[in-house]
Parts: sequence; C-alpha cells; structure tokens
Amino acid sequence: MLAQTLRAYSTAARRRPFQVAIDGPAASGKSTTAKMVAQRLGFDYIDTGAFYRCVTLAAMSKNLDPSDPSNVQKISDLAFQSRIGLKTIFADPVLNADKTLSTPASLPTTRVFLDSKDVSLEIRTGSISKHVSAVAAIGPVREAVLQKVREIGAREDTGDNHGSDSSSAGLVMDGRDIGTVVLPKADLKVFLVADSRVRAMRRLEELIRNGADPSKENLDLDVVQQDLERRDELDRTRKVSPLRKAADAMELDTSNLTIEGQVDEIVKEVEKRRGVPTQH
Ligand SMILES: Nc1ncnc2c1ncn2[C@@H]1O[C@H](COP(=O)(O)OP(=O)(O)O)[C@@H](O)[C@H]1O
Ligand SMILES: Nc1ccn([C@@H]2O[C@H](COP(=O)(O)OP(=O)(O)O)[C@@H](O)[C@H]2O)c(=O)n1
Repeated sequence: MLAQTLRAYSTAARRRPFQVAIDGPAASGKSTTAKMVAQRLGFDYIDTGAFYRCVTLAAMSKNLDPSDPSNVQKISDLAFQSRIGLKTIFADPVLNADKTLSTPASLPTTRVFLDSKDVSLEIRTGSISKHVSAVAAIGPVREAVLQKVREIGAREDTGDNHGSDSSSAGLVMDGRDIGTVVLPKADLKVFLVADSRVRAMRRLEELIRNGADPSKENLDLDVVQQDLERRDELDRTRKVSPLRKAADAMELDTSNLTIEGQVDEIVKEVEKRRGVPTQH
C-alpha cells in the first residue's frame, strides 16, 4: 500500500507540463486562441509558424528563392544557423473588488527575434507569406525548426514566461504538425477550421491594423483569400509533415465563434482533462 502511494506521488512529481497542440489552416485563429488559452491557464506559448517565417526572411534577405532547387542546401544551412527567439508578454491578472483574481481580456503579444533583431512585423508581410510554405516544405528546414522548438519547449518546462520562477503548468503550441509530429502525445489536440472567406476577411483586417495600405499594395479580399488557399494546398500536399488533423484531435470551427467563445471551449476541455478547475 505504502509503495503504491509513494509510486503515485513520484509519478505526479515527474508529470510533465500539460501540452495543448493547436493546428489548422492559415488564419483559422490558431495563434490568437493559443495565446489567450495560455494566458487564461498560466501556460507557456510557442508559435511555430514564426520559426518558418524567420527562416523565410533570412533566405529572402540573401535573395535565395525557395522555389529554386539549387537553393535548398543554402536555405537549410540558414535554418540551422539562425538564432530564433520568442517572447510572449502576458497581461497580469485583474484584481476584483472582492479581492478575487480574474484573467484579463487583453490579447498577449508575441515578439519574434531573428539573430537578436525584432522581426515581429516584418515576418507577417505579404512577401514572406508568399514564400513561407515553399521554405517549410524543405525537409532539413523542418528538422532545424523541430530542434529549436524542442529546445525552447524543454526550457519552458523548467521556468515559465509568466514572470515567476516556478515551472509552468503547461504549454500551448500552434502550427501545422503539432498534434501529428511535434507533440504526438499532447494531452489535448485541437484542429481549428473556418470558412476561407471569413479567414480572408479576418486576415485582411489584421494586415490593415498592422499598417498595410490596400490602396498602395496589391491587397484585397480576393488576393488574401487566394494566398491563404494556395498556402493551405501547399501545406496539405507536401511530403514532410503535411497539415492534417490528428486522429485524436477535436475539431473546432471558428467561423461563427467569437475569440472568447473559442478560447472558452478549449479552456473547458483542458479543465475537464486535468481535473483541475482554473480561475476565470
Ligand atoms: N472568432 C474570431 N472572430 C473574429 N476574429 C478572429 C476570430 N478568431 C481569430 N480572429 C482574428 O483572425 C485573424 C487571424 O487569426 P490568427 O490567430 O492569426 O490565425 P492563425 O494563427 O491560424 O493564422 C487575427 O486577426 C485574429 O484576431
Ligand atoms: N508547425 C508549422 C507551422 C507553420 N508552418 C508553415 O509556416 C507557414 C506560416 O505559418 P503561420 O502559422 O505563421 O501562418 P498563418 O496561419 O498565421 O498565416 C505555414 O503556411 C506553413 O507553411 C509549418 O509548416 N509547420
């Protein structure tokens, strides 16, 4: 009996942080949802798409066209050499009048660094979006990103980015192959989808919010929708780690949901699986 109890305690002590894997097509709401879920639960957050976007920026800065097979080796080398860092700034909990704490509604922001330079906005521009799927289809580039993401993930296991020294209770990671390749044993896998016109409208609004000028750039709803659909097709049909829903993933269509609504669904599911109700 005592041995059994001790074994149960030591298993609990060794339990790794709760892992949430979020995958889905472009602009389905992955990163917004993932960040908010992480903020609500006090988990860490890793945006894997940012890594592929950084490698694409590094390649474009050296005029390496990813569709030219003679550049594959150079782009792969760049992927291994580039130092990529993420910093997510979570808002502090709100202190209510009755002295209870609730989670702020504001969206956390993620800064992305490529070789120490803040490239957070640069990696979201149209020219990077246009080439990123070709870069992400290169096998060694995926190996390099996987290595970096796993290193960061292992670090997050021993110290969170919510401003305390204690280790974080969990990790939310989003991308295309998180549930299938990166975290195949994730405790919760979510596959987000949304109508492609809705996704295009949301992405266009986001680009304008970030300073894009549709009257100067070739940017309208049809152009954005075509870009998302073209990228999804490339991501779904590539040989290495294609975009697909893991067999054990829960699918969530965000077309008619609010951001709060989709976050609530996932937080509820995490609480159910952890058996630990969290504060709201
Ligand atoms: N349910 C929703 N309602 C309205 N806008 C949303 C919703 N979910 C996400 N968005 C917005 O859609 C855009 C794309 O979302 P994002 O999280 O960047 O998607 P992804 O990471 O899948 O590319 C963002 O501007 C985000 O704020
Ligand atoms: N885990 C991942 C994440 C992104 N990617 C690639 O990186 C691209 C950009 O990802 P992203 O998440 O930043 O893109 P959006 O959905 O935000 O537009 C995707 O279109 C994929 O080609 C991938 O292949 N695997």
